[in-house]
Amino acid sequence: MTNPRIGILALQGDVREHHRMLAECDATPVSVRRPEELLAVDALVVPGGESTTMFKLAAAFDLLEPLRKQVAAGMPTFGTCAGMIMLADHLRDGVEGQQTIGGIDMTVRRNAFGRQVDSFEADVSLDRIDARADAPPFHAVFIRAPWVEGVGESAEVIARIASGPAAGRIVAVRQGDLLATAFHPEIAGDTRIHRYFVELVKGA
Ligand SMILES: NC(=O)CC[C@H](N)C(=O)O
Repeated sequence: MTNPRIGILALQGDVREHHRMLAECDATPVSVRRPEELLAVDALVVPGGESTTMFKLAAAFDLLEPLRKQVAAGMPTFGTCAGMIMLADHLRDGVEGQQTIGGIDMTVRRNAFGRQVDSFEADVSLDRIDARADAPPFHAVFIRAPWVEGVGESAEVIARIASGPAAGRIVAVRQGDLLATAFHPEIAGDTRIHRYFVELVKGA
């Protein structure tokens, strides 16, 4: 598959940044707001933003069930930050009634890093994504980010925080063709994780 059509869930959040990244990675980005648009793409990105709002809008736009169906049917999907929350099977510290799309057998805690460190940057090692011996770490941007408290057997931990008080926290997970990061690779200017996803889509 050359230039796969990758939808970006465009209800809310940093849609434009994902458009730019995917275009740089030889994919064709398309905004998805309606069920018909969802059925016309090869894969999906769920952007960063605010998962509570994204959930409400997805429900209001009649997208929640179609999203669940497509993800369950194996559509490659990549969620960043709020998008990671949306892909979690189990959510902690969601607001009353908040639901997710689900798909990845992981427990995600919303706003986990706490108020003192609303936003921060940290290097994470990407051994599973960039196996070159001299691969530089990925400079990750976290904005009111979640972390992953645990993953089930079928999910694979891709990255953890390397140092500091949150050292060891899981911040990237893959399960089959589903990928999620607690940080925002779409605003870091480093295309490695988007490229990895595009390759995964091509192989799916
Ligand atoms: N930068 C982000 O995507 C923040 C996620 C946000 N805290 C949420 O709950 O959805």
